[in-house]
Amino acid sequence: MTAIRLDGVTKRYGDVTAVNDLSLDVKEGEVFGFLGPNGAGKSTTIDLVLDFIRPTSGTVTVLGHDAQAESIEIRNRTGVLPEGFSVYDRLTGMQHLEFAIEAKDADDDPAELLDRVDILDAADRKAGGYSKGMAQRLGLAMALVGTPDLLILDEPSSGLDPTGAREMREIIREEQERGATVFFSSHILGQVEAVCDRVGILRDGELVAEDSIEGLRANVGDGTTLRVETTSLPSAAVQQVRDIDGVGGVERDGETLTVDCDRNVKTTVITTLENAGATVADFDTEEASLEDLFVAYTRGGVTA
Ligand SMILES: Nc1ncnc2c1ncn2[C@@H]1O[C@H](COP(=O)(O)OP(=O)(O)OP(=O)(O)O)[C@@H](O)[C@H]1O
Repeated sequence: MTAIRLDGVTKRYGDVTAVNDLSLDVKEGEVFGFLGPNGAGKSTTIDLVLDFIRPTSGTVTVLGHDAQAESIEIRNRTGVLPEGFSVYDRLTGMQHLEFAIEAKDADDDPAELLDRVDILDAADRKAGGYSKGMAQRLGLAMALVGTPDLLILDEPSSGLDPTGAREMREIIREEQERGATVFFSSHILGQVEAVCDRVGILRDGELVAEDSIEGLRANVGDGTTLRVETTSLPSAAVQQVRDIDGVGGVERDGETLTVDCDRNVKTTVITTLENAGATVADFDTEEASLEDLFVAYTRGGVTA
């Protein structure tokens, strides 16, 4: 079954097209990362899924229900951590949880949820005095109320320190293990790589990729960056490396050469340098990082 399906969805604000003809399927039980630079349309998409706003055209189906006609059924089965979640300053953490449990007519133990996000110690403090990370943890605990089938988390690691971000990933995994679908947006690529089964990348309101991280890597190519340290580097050797088929950028910094190339020409680069009189002292290679992939997709160099 499909947890979230968008079919040809467009959302316009006057002459701004926030989301353009977006079709997307998030499968039940998967962790789906929704990536894109600022203004790409991630929050707009989430708001459409939750029926906070309505599409200009197209349809949105969530957990088998029409997002507009059956939004109550959807909300009862969905936990949401909105972007920039803000607390009620005068209520304690515990009161926030009690409120969320009552609103959802759920029977969770508030203390257990606060403990799960590691702020049980602060349960009786007014949330107005919480740090940004504590408030974010509280928001996550509220999203977990009622054991939702679908968790929608908009920039969940915002404000979290590295430990908080790791705990967030653990909770996402635990939720998936119990059968929930998790849809979350982020620009923090490491977060996405660590927990997602698949990712969708938005650019200017359009989906430019929908794949696993490995699939994205394969599509971008097998680019490698080779860093070669030499003790002598004749300019002619550098020129010969530039002429090799499969070599992209070549940058020289003193006696060090950085070469962007296909994986299968690494050895050719080294032997060419040596044959042209360079003395290679050391070299290492770097695979394309998720950061590189993100830039490749969002700057428009690649399409799915
Ligand atoms: N209520 C609105 N009125 C007018 N334009 C809007 C409105 N909401 C969003 N937009 C525009 O739609 C586009 C997409 O915005 P959106 O907030 O969905 O992006 P985002 O990917 O969530 O960005 P960020 O990562 O910065 O949160 C932007 O150009 C934004 O200015």
